[in-house]
Amino acid sequence: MSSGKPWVVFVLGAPGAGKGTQCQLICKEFGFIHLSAGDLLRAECNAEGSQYGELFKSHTRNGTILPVEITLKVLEKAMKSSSAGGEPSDGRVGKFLIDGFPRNQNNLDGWQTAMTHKADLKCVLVLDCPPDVCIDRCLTRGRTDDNTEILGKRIDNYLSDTLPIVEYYRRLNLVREVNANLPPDQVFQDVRQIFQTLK
Ligand SMILES: Nc1ncnc2c1ncn2[C@@H]1O[C@H](COP(=O)(O)OP(=O)(O)O)[C@@H](O)[C@H]1O
Ligand SMILES: O=c1ccn([C@@H]2O[C@H](COP(=O)(O)OP(=O)(O)O)[C@@H](O)[C@H]2O)c(=O)[nH]1
Ligand SMILES: [Mg+2]
Repeated sequence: MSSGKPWVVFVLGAPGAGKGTQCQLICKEFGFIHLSAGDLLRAECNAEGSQYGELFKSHTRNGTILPVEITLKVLEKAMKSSSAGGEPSDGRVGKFLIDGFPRNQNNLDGWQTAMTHKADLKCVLVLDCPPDVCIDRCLTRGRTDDNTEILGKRIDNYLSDTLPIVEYYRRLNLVREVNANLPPDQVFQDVRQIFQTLK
């Protein structure tokens, strides 16, 4: 039965696990809207005159996570501005993939306070990939924050701060985990099975 609220699926995994890559495939086949918290934050904070420019740079340099208020602001704005955020004309509610969030307890607390009652969290997709593979992938991706030193910190933060969030959702039976150490189309075979069963 529909709750009348937009569907949300969180997509988690270490940097380079393939969150963005799998989200694109999910959107194509299942009509979700992809909201990458990292991409939205980069766009907001790097925009000319942004009040968060310096803060974002310092978090990027240190591989740390911004305060949740900023992330929620960009996520809510993106959900509202997307046509699927309201009631689409066919009467169904929108479906959002939130990629790279919630990454720590501060993110989770902020989401629970502001959004739990506004969204129907369907599951948490977790892409499982060994750190050395993730680092190699990021080094070929070549974003400015993709250097060995910062990546090491981002992976450490994933293990210490994000995995407890995964465990929290596992206890709620919401985690769907796939082996992401395979070529993208093979990872997607498992991902597809998960999305086919969502209702
Ligand atoms: N399953 C995969 N196998 C090999 N390379 C991959 C795979 N998934 C993604 N990549 C590549 O690894 C890099 C990181 O992928 P991305 O989707 O940006 O990961 P994330 O969003 O989790 O950091 C990109 O260059 C991407 O093309
Ligand atoms: O909820 C989030 C998501 C991302 N970030 C910041 O944005 C960077 C890049 O995130 P992204 O998800 O793009 O990285 P990826 O996991 O894809 O490498 C992170 O290192 C953080 O500094 C953040 O502060 N909060
Ligand atoms: Mg990404």
